[in-house]
Amino acid sequence: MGESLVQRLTIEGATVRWWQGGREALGGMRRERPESVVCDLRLPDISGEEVFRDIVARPDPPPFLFITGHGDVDQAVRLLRSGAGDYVLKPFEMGDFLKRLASVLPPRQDGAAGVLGVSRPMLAVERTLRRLARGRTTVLLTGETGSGKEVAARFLHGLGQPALPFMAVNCAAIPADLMEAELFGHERGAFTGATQRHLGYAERAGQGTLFLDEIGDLTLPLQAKLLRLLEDRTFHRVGGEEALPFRARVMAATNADLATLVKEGRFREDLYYRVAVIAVDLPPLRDRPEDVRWLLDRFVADTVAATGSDLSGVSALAEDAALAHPWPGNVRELRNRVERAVALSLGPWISPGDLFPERWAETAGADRMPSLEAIRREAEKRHIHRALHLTGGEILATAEALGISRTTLWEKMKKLEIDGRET
Ligand SMILES: Nc1ncnc2c1ncn2[C@@H]1O[C@H](COP(=O)(O)OP(=O)(O)OP(=O)(O)O)[C@@H](O)[C@H]1O
Repeated sequence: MGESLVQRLTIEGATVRWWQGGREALGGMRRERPESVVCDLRLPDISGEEVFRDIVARPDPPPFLFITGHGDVDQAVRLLRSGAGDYVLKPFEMGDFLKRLASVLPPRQDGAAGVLGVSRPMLAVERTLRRLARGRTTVLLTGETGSGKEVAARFLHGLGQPALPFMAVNCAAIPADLMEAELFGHERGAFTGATQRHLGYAERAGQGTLFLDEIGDLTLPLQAKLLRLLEDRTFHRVGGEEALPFRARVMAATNADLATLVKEGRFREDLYYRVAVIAVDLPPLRDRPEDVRWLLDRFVADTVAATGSDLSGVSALAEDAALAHPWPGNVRELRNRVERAVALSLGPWISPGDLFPERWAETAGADRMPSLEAIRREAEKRHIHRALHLTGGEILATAEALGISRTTLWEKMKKLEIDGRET
């Protein structure tokens, strides 16, 4: 039985260690920390109960699924009361065994959260931002255009007190001569046309966040004023006498290399060290394929919901094309492409040509109408991928969700070249 269980669990995607005696298992579990233990009550040396009692005395013990014969049910029930996960009675149905095993497993940690993305680098960014949420330190967000610097800043702001203002200033979009008045405000009569007092971003940010986007584009005189704001935590409205307190947290973003700008004399070194105390880098989208898939699904779902479109989703071919694309415009480009694709797609599945019409146009001369079979295959592949993703790759749960048997699912996965571990 051990052999067939090992075989089956391996097919299900588990990493299995098989120890054939109780003592061997106890020794093995000193070195390895399994997520769960499948254990017969009767072992060649010590009993399954002894193994269990030894393991539960250790910190953070894994749940046990006991395998038991008719004669040992009372013992198994007693063990359940002592905290074992469950038991199955021999002889058992493999499906029942897998279900019980799945029910004793602790909830997966790796699929947890993921607000900004699900890839390893984005989960790391998210963890850093969660740590930074506790303080008020100035944070610099770096990364290519469209990689999500402002989204990350808003996320960080939201982790603190989201009801407080978040004031975003695009330093590249406001003309240099207006910038000071925009940032710090002005008094009535400060200059021609200043017919009344105007509160600047720094003042309107209150105790919330002042987000300075494209900070590398600030002129040198304004950089000096910003440095004073950060050091003295006070500012003056243009034309004003009074030093006003500045209480907001500053977050800045740039897609330029500030260190190079410092070397070239275009960015003040002292300001650089003030702003870049903590820098968080948003990796380009092409370096995080898991996020391409995830964002694709999210954006399609959002756009479909917002437009009332009856699209079913993204075809496997379109997904492949998206994974191969270098995404120079990063997440912004992905979002725009999805919105356009949803609007233009003849459906029910978004095709590569919907996402990348410029490439489709290049090859439009050829007869590239996909066959019905290819479309059906794609739809199946995509749907199975999605189901596997939702169940964390659990075959049994996926088959149930799709209304097919596990065998059919395996066959289809093999035929469609789906690797369950990639989901
Ligand atoms: N993690 C994310 N989840 C959902 N949408 C995102 C994410 N990151 C970026 N976006 C979307 O991509 C677009 C660009 O994001 P954002 O403005 O944050 O990028 P940026 O790095 O600040 O760009 P720029 O350098 O051009 O200012 C926005 O429409 C945003 O909605």
